[in-house]
Amino acid sequence: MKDSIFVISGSSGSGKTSVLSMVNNIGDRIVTSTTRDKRDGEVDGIDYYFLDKDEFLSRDFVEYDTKYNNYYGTEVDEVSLKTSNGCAYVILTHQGYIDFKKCYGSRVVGIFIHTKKDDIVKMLKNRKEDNIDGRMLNYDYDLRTMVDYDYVVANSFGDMQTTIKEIERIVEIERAQ
Ligand SMILES: Nc1nc2c(ncn2[C@@H]2O[C@H](COP(=O)(O)OP(=O)(O)O)[C@@H](O)[C@H]2O)c(=O)[nH]1
Ligand SMILES: Nc1ncnc2c1ncn2[C@@H]1O[C@H](COP(=O)(O)OP(=O)(O)O)[C@@H](O)[C@H]1O
Repeated sequence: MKDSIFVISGSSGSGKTSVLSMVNNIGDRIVTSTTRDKRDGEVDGIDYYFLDKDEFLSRDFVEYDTKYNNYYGTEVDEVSLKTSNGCAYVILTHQGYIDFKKCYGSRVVGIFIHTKKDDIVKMLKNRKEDNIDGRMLNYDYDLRTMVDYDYVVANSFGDMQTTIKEIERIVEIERAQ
């Protein structure tokens, strides 16, 4: 059985965080670190490790990237810890996915969550996102990176259960290898 590292990518608001938190058997979440402000309801150490810029830059990362003028990175110790029990998953930008593939090779399984533009706007409104236009700026670029992933899963507004089941099926296939 392969101890996969599932890397999840997709546009802002496509549903990655909420969907993945409900997927069974995908393993522990590799919690990443960021310099962005905490949103209402987010918890340090669960959603992200929230760090200021100086603290962030002093840490040891497998990879890091910048988005929306903030840093996001996966710390070496966090990856070692969460992958030590078998499968794990992490939500990354496309660049982070490419870097993970360089580091961990065939253990990495890339899943792109695809959500239509109209649905993303509804989802971002749901999240009470105050900068919807800003979050949509990378949508077309993100879509062009979709071909690099092993799997593409649609997440339609109002049908999260289908998305969850589809990802659980992928996990089952990958775990069987
Ligand atoms: N490369 C990389 N990307 C990350 C990391 N942590 C989060 N991201 C990505 O950063 C982007 C922005 O995340 P966030 O601020 O939570 O905004 P959201 O996507 O709008 O919910 C998302 O595309 C995440 O996939 C990381 O450690 N490394
Ligand atoms: N299929 C869906 N139908 C309706 N709302 C959804 C669906 N998937 C996610 N959401 C909601 O959309 C919002 C954005 O999802 P989120 O997980 O924060 O996206 P991301 O992590 O990709 O930025 C959240 O309020 C979430 O509960």
